[in-house]
Amino acid sequence: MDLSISRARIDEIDAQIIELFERRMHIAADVAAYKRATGKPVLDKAREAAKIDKATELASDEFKKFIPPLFSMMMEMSRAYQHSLLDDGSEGVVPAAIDEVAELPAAAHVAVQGVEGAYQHIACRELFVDPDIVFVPTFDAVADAVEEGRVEYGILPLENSTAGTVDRVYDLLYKRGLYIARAITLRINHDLLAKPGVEESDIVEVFSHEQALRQCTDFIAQMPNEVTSTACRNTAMAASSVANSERRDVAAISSTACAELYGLNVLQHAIQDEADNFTRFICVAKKPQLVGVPERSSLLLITPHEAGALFRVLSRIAALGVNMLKLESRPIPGSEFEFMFYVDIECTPNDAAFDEVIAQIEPLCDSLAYLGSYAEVSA
Ligand SMILES: C=C(O[C@@H]1C=C(C(=O)O)C=C[C@H]1O)C(=O)O
Repeated sequence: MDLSISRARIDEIDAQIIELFERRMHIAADVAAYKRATGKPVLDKAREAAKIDKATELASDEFKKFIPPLFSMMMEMSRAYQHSLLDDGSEGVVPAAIDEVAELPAAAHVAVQGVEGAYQHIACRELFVDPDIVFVPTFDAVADAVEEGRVEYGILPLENSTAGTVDRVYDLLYKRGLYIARAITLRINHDLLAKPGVEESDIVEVFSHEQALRQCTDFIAQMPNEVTSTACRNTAMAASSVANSERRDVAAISSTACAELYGLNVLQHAIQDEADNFTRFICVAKKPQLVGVPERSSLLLITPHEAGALFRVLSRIAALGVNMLKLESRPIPGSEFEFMFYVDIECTPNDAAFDEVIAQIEPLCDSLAYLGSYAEVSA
């Protein structure tokens, strides 16, 4: 058998397939015009199901199983084409004009959850040269301050390399319609802090933020006494409550900076279970903003609750040659077993493919939200 002869035959057949595919697409354009005139939606599920049945029937037994995926994909392309002709897809998903600024303002008003010394505070200092910081008690309060315009930016932790996503923050982005302007990744070392003179063998209770407690699970399990873990709003508050406590059997899991700030001793450095521990913080704003050279965009999407729905979205992103940096599913608040997806793509409104990605995936989603395009920096 001669490979080049087989390939030449395949090339010939492909040319015919392309010709037929284009003819099919031209007719789909006529169908789109008809749909516009009659107010009918592009998708006709019954027609597609009947089409797949009929096409499968036409195929010989050996190849029947390949027909449904082939025709699903072809009809998806036909719908994407119809949507692009009708221009009814992505309007409003991404604001038409997004402000562009060279860098974050040096002296912005910024809301930071927690107290001085918290990791969010460190992230804030890395992002802004001379910020006017308002400390607030909760993630929700950060969102409130940004939403109400009391501050221009808010700092929130988004995910940790060991403990995963900070669920509440994703929920807030979605509910409050905030946009990410920048992300920063910090290496996080957790230290075990106690009052001067207190030894590790004295400790029966440790205070920290729940994420930090999770990141130090193995360490806590091997401490001399059986230790109770108590969650606090943040690691800096844990340090301050240990410093202010009369008890000499408590410790905090917090930063070296907080040991200095609250007059505590470092009993052990870097006690987190994974030596390389990073947390990604985001800087959010009320309006989308392109700061410097943005590298990635975050999207939130809800797909129809049916087989292959997410696959179809991802296949569109892949087909446009766009790299996906993150995919995470979250339950939709208030629904049972229905999920929304956070997708980060390496593509921004400055790239040619961006509008096409949005236009092509929008019709495949029940809901699509744009969470901003931004650069990721590390400290
Ligand atoms: C072309 C049409 O639009 C869509 C695409 C189809 C196709 O490509 O075969 C079938 C049904 C519709 O979802 C149509 O309605 O016929």
